[in-house]
Amino acid sequence: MSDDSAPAVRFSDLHKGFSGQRLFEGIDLELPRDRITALVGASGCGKSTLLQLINGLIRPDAGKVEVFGAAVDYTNLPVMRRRIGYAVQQIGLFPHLSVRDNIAILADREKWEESRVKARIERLFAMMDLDLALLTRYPHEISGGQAQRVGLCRAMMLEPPLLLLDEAFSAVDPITRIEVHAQFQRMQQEEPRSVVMVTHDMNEALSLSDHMVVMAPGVVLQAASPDIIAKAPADERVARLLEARA
Ligand SMILES: Nc1ncnc2c1ncn2[C@@H]1O[C@H](COP(=O)(O)OP(=O)(O)OP(=O)(O)O)[C@@H](O)[C@H]1O
Repeated sequence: MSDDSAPAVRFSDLHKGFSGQRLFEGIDLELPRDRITALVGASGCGKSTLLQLINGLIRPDAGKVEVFGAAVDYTNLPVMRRRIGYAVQQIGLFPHLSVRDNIAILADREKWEESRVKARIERLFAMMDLDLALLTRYPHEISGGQAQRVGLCRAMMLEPPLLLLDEAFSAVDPITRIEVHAQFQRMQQEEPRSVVMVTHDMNEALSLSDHMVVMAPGVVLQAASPDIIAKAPADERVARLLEARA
């Protein structure tokens, strides 16, 4: 699944609806490789649906989804998902597993040597400013900000070339959020990868991303760099989203 010149993700003539309600009717969209793309837009416009189409959690009604130039292979999702990290707002840490076991769950399944697991976790914890003493704790014994960072570490454990983040920074207070942003940016500098992040927060999108896709229900209003979006919104709906910034 690799074509070095292909975008990280390509949707071609994508159609998707739910229970008879149409959402996407023929979207064409490319998300760049090795960059942070932010998907923004009002609630219900289809941001999370696009992420789930990328990792094969849901299938298009028609059209194609390609990841690094290869069509999503629905017969072999576990193999594809090894190359796609996924972190969501609800964090989704398993309450009965320690922090270490939560982070290493995929590596353990892949039968990584313990020394390799340890080295990877140490590197991730250093990048995310997490104390290794947290490894033996359980999710209810750590703060919301720590849990969010642990969720990111879990998504990054296997060094996936593509990372999908669904409101992954939103369940914490504003100060913690700024810290997590900084750690995320450091991680992206040290281990550059293709990232697609969904956010409600226009400021977060403008400050963290290299490329933005601004959406209204079922449609892409504008896809461009944050600079261009801020300076030259494509229409008044994009301008309104910019004005609504806190
Ligand atoms: N599994 C599903 N079954 C039925 N309808 C769905 C399903 N998933 C999404 N939808 C509908 O599709 C539309 C897009 O939902 P989606 O979650 O992608 O939006 P979103 O932009 O991520 O919204 P939010 O910002 O509120 O998370 C909504 O109208 C939603 O109700």
